[in-house]
Amino acid sequence: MGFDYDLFIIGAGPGGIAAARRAAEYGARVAISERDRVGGTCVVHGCIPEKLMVYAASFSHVFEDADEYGWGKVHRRVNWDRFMAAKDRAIEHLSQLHIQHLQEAGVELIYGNTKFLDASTLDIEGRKVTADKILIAVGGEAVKPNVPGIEYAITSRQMFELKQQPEHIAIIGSDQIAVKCAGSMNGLISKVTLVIPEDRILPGRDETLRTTVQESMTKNGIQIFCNTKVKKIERVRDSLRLSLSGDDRDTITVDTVLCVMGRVPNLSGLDLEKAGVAVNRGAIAVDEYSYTNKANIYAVGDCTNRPHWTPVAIASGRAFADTVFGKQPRTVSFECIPSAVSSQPEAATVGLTEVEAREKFGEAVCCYSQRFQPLFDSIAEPEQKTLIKLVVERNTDRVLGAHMVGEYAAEIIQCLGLAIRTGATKKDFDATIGIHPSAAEEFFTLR
Ligand SMILES: Cc1cc2nc3c(=O)[nH]c(=O)nc-3n(C[C@H](O)[C@H](O)[C@H](O)COP(=O)(O)OP(=O)(O)OC[C@H]3O[C@@H](n4cnc5c(N)ncnc54)[C@H](O)[C@@H]3O)c2cc1C
Ligand SMILES: NC(=O)c1ccc[n+]([C@@H]2O[C@H](COP(=O)([O-])OP(=O)(O)OC[C@H]3O[C@@H](n4cnc5c(N)ncnc54)[C@H](O)[C@@H]3O)[C@@H](O)[C@H]2O)c1
Repeated sequence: MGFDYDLFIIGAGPGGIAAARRAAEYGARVAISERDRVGGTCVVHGCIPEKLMVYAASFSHVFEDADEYGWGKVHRRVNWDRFMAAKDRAIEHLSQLHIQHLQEAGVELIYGNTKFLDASTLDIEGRKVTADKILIAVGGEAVKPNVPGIEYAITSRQMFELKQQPEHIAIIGSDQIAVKCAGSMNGLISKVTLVIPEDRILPGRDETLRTTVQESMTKNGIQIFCNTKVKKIERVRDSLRLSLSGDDRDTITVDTVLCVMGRVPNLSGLDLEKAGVAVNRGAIAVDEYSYTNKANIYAVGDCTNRPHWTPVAIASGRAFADTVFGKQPRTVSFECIPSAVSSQPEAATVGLTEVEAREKFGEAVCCYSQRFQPLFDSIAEPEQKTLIKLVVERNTDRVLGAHMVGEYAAEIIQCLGLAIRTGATKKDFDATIGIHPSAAEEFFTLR
């Protein structure tokens, strides 16, 4: 049977685009469909708008310190409309670049919601296409809890499209998106209340890192209600009233509620059952080569149960194309993935936390850490401490994890990720000459 395409990809996010371009390089006839905008969650609704908002917010911290550095006082209020318009232009530019790259690779782009008719046939809003192989790269979407009035709450997607800057925003959630948005809105001078069910933010991260970030957030003026859940949200004239159960208050009144309590794969409406594709705990079940249970159907990115990060989706998309079209079967290692939270200050981590290391290696684990005032604060008002921490296995001297809170943490930890993945020992760290003056040099002098 002749197929319309060798490969059809559903979803033009990082995973789908990476796979499309790589498969086309091998000479495959490739098409990709998208129901929203090219670039996916990462470019349009996630990483990029979120980071641009972090950048916008970072100015207020610099402005605060500018006076001490001799610049005099600086106007401290952002023009929300101008920032949002600039952010939209940047996103449009990136989306267009992806479209251009797809065109240059010879990939056909088809707009429209796509669903399965059978294992080789798809329907794109009434257009029927067939493909020898199909890659599902549909990503995920935010979930909201079943709480009365939750329809008044926005998700991160709407957060980056708000027409007006919130005066007072309540953020429900304790993980990275919640912490980043809290830091950004605080930097942009909105009042921020974070409502978390745990005793501290960033569950699952290194304990010292969690405490250091939370202390800084509180110092920056973010109100954090720990061990607290939202029971109900009501509209009261122009405001939203949240009824809470927990340690601090019974109610708070705000103008915006942001709900960031996790994401689930975008599988509804795909009609996966018509193709016979198996789902495991809400995600498409794949093996290490991204094969589903159906021989001609594959999946990568946030619609699988792999770590939900853009570089993971991209690496999986490329490995899939190399395996299936390049005849070079290969898998992707998800061990030791560095990650960052653009809080103020930034936090980043790679490898095992102290708790994880102790679970694995028990008494053989030793930690080296230091909290210090960054040099920048020797002139500016001392505000936030920098934290650096190494988790080491005593018997082999191997560094198992590195954690940092402080300026450029993401850039520094990214590079330490390479050292840790390739088996660097504490002695290797000690033998490395640092760059002075910098925060990173402290990783090489820990005692
Ligand atoms: C607020 C936020 C911040 C984030 N920040 C970071 C970060 O800093 N660093 C990081 O690494 N990761 C970050 N992520 C995660 C990152 O965005 C995802 O891991 C990444 O986008 C996954 O890529 P993907 O290709 O699997 O899916 P997506 O990027 O979600 O793309 C899937 C695409 O498929 C389309 N689609 C879905 N269903 C259909 C259908 N039926 N028909 C046609 N098209 C369809 C969607 O419209 C979408 O464009 C963030 C996520 C969020 C929500
Ligand atoms: N923003 C980023 O930097 C970034 C980067 C990469 C990947 N991602 C991905 O985006 C996805 C979603 O992240 P996320 O931050 O939305 O959630 P998450 O899935 O990481 O965590 C959900 C959080 O919601 C909290 N929560 C659950 N019930 C709650 C309640 N009743 N009240 C308050 N909080 C409650 C949980 O404690 C948990 O911390 C993750 O898979 C993440 O890996 C985000």
